[in-house]
Amino acid sequence: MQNEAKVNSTDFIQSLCGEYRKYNQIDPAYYERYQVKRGLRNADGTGVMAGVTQIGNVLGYYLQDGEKLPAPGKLIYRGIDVEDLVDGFVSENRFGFEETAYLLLFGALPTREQLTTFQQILSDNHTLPRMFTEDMIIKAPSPDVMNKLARSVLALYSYDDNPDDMALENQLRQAVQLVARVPVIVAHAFAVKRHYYDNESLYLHRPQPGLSVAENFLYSVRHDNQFTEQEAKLLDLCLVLHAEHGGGNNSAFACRVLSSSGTDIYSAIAAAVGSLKGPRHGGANKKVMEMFSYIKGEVKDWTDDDEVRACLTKLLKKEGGDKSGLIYGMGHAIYTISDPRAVLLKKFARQLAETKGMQEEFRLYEAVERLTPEMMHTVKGESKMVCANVDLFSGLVYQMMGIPQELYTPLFAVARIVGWCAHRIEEVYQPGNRIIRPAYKAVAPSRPFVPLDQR
Ligand SMILES: CC(=O)SCCNC(=O)CCNC(=O)[C@H](O)C(C)(C)COP(=O)(O)OP(=O)(O)OC[C@H]1O[C@@H](n2cnc3c(N)ncnc32)[C@H](O)[C@@H]1OP(=O)(O)O
Ligand SMILES: O=C([O-])CC(=O)C(=O)O
Repeated sequence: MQNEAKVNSTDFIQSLCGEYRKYNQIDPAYYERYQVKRGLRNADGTGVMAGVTQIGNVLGYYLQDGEKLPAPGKLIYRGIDVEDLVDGFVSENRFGFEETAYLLLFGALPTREQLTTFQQILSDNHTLPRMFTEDMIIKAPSPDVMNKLARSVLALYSYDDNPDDMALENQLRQAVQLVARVPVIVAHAFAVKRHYYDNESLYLHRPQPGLSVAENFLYSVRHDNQFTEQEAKLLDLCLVLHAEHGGGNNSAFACRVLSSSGTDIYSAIAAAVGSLKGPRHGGANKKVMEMFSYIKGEVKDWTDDDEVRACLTKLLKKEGGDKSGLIYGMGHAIYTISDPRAVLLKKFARQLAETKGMQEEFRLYEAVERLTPEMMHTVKGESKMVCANVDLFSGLVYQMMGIPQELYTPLFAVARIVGWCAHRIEEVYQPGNRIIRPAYKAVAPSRPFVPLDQR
């Protein structure tokens, strides 16, 4: 018979936390004893080799005589240096995201004709399934756009007539549809979030045929549909820089792990969205903004390095900010001297800061970038080289473009959907693919089962 007396679930859960802690301590010494590659990283910080890919390459160091030596960062898409890709379309004053998506998904740069057809196909696929926005977004709003995006991607399964077909044609059809639809879902999820959680009016703009992904995004999220060509070109560049980052980044790997089980594309991409939301991954761009509002409150004179140092010390000692001990926008698993995306975004942030009269704010960002390595060494004794990552300056650029903060991480997803889809298809189609299944050393001592009335 169940006890009928009313149980206070908060107190009960509280007591279960004690129970949990008692039985769930893992001695850190085990990691060394069993040679566990924590975070799937080797002792020198290099990643454990988990696959082979033709999609993207991330270079941040080189190995000489078995030693890891720092190098300026390089990002390569399908063998092409991203800096060259950007120079190519910027010098011709074209939008680059659609071309980049084609390159990453199919493997080669499109001809003019192929690019036009691909742009048309993306445009034809913008439309969400009938009643999707009403049923999936408006009726079940979320305070978080990434959460709504993950749920919406998963829900697209039920609107697909052929969701589980693994034929390449079907996978590519689904991938192209996702690339076209994710920006629309984000724009609608944002509008609905603002309506239900921030008491704003609800407006849902339809994407316009003939506009680029970047133009359509600005058109959709702005109540008056207005944007300048300069804004759209800058957003386009941000999308290109965020589109892909190798197979080992947390969200691409999550996508590959799920894909290796043979599950459908919607499940794999929803997992990737969930991973990107994390503050140590794509969610860092939002965290950077929160961190800077804390820094601005703490540091009275933004030009005083000692004041900035004192504030960074508090952050690192978990005494300030979100108390995580992290300086968001700094550090990277691969890059050592520089993240090429941060270098480019910083250049644009500087230019925008000059036109918007935000030079002081820009200089504060630069101070954090310059002083973090020193403070990580002083406070944590950390000897690893840390540089600014893509998330340090992206938020500042978006802020100066008037893009609301709750869209920063979703914009990352609007771009990275391309890389995820490319990795999903590569995982499914690689010859002799195997389910990803690493090992965990079990360390719990064995115990006999004790009958209920003897415990
Ligand atoms: C799109 C992207 O995902 S870019 C990354 C976005 N994330 C952030 O900006 C969050 C802040 N940065 C970080 O958390 C890390 O640098 C990561 C997650 C990006 C990389 O993590 P790792 O490769 O595991 O870091 P790494 O091996 O260099 O860590 C060494 C030590 O330095 C610490 N460290 C690294 N970066 C930072 C940082 N920015 N602030 C504080 N401490 C840091 C780590 O916590 C670790 O400390 P520990 O040994 O006490 O646990
Ligand atoms: O590569 C990583 O670990 C994280 C990153 O910068 C990205 O995914 O863009």
